[in-house]
Amino acid sequence: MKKYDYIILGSGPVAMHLLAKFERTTNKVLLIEKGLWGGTCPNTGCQPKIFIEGTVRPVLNSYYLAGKGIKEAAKIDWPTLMARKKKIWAAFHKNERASMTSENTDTVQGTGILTGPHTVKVNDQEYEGKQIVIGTGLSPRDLDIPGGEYAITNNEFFDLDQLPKRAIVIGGGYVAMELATILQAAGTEVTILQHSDRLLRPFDQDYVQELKQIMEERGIKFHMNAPVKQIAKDGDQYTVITTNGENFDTDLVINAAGRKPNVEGMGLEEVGVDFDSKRGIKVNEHMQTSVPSIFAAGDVADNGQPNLTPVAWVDAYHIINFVENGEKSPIKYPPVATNAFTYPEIAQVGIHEDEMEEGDYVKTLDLSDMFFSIGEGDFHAKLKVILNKDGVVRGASELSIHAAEDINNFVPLIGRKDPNKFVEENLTFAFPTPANNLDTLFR
Ligand SMILES: Cc1cc2nc3c(=O)[nH]c(=O)nc-3n(C[C@H](O)[C@H](O)[C@H](O)COP(=O)(O)OP(=O)(O)OC[C@H]3O[C@@H](n4cnc5c(N)ncnc54)[C@H](O)[C@@H]3O)c2cc1C
Ligand SMILES: NC(=O)c1ccc[n+]([C@@H]2O[C@H](COP(=O)([O-])OP(=O)(O)OC[C@H]3O[C@@H](n4cnc5c(N)ncnc54)[C@H](O)[C@@H]3O)[C@@H](O)[C@H]2O)c1
Repeated sequence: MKKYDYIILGSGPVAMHLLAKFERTTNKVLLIEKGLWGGTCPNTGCQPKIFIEGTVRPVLNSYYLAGKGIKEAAKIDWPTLMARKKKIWAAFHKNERASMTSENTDTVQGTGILTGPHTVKVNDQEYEGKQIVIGTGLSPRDLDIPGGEYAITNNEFFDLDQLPKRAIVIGGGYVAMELATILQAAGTEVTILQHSDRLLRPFDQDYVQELKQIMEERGIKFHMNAPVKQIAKDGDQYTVITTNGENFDTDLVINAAGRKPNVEGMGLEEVGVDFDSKRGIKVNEHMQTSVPSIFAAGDVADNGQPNLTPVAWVDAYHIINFVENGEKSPIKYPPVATNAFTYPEIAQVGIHEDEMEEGDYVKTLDLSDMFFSIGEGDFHAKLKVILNKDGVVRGASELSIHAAEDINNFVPLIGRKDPNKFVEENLTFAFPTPANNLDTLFR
């Protein structure tokens, strides 16, 4: 049986960051991938999304500035955009595997199945590893309703050659709001069906309500408290039926109703690795599972953190520090900033208003009357920061076309007392840029 120092299941951001840390070591690594090399983020998640958003943003920007210095709003040429996307991505998956393979790292295409605390089987071949790291991520959760199989997911969305005239998006989280933004900007009539009364749970709900209104003004329809009970197909048309008795005829249905951990069919029960089919693989403060030689990291780990790429990096680094450097302290997550790439963007770091405790207070800043916002047609831009009674920054929320970038400026302030002193003594920013919001708020 071939022996390795590490066997990694899944080639997503968890694996990428483990391999980066192994680069200057002599560790022998076996990397197993069952689907696309590179995992969700670069193939069917963050990266194709941000690539398409690169075209969506100027188009929507021109929509808000039409008649205000721009003659008319730009239009998306969907087939050309998607052809460009496909060309750029054509060799990605293959190249990704090649870049992950090295003198010390073997790669195998197939499903990794645990057979013991130190052994994994793939394509009927068994391998031994001193440590095993599970980084198998999440998959779209099936819609458990008649006709649920007619809905596409993010796995197919980024290869959509033809723009549908109408689309129904089921769900009201990140994927739903981002894909709805893209489709509407491209010219599709979009309806969001959300089963509850809340959208984008991790974000400031005042800002989410405002974002919903802005998206409605652009033509996106929202039906809240509208659980879907059936999707019927007639030729290439679909009818989506809600439990409220509403029917929606459409050309495309998107399942954005959440994701589930990839824990099935990989021998977890047999080897004694504890997991929950909704929350993922149970881990301790060193990302160790109930079997000490087996670790879990990233989206598949029940680590109490949001399922985001930077969290996968933190998990991966901690495993290396624990195993290779004997790190004793428990994993410590820095403040994790997050954004939905809607238009405008909504961003968050630390707590939001719903999570405030006694003595906490809010400082707000209306960005819409700043010259850069007026110039860019960012007419709803705003920002709030939450501090506690001792002046410690606990959270920041932003709604603006630069929110995703600007929120990064607030990350070093989370947990810091006297932010005005810190800003005055340590930071100057190029002017005029959104980062000057910090100056305006605190200096
Ligand atoms: C549409 C979309 C947009 C997103 N946008 C953002 C964003 O803007 N910013 C952000 O921070 N995060 C974003 N995310 C989340 C981000 O993609 C994930 O947090 C990140 O990919 C998690 O990395 P991972 O390594 O844990 O898992 P993944 O990237 O999911 O990789 C897991 C890999 O394991 C493989 N695998 C599964 N089972 C097995 C097995 N038994 N054997 C071998 N291989 C297996 C899978 O095929 C997959 O390739 C987005 C997600 C989606 C769906
Ligand atoms: N910009 C980003 O960073 C980004 C983008 C996309 C995804 N992600 C990550 O991926 C994760 C998954 O994203 P997601 O959008 O799939 O999940 P999500 O948890 O953000 O949203 C799922 C949505 O579906 C709704 N829902 C649940 N069950 C439903 C049902 N039966 N019918 C209708 N709606 C239902 C939920 O109320 C929620 O609004 C996110 O939590 C996030 O961590 C991040």
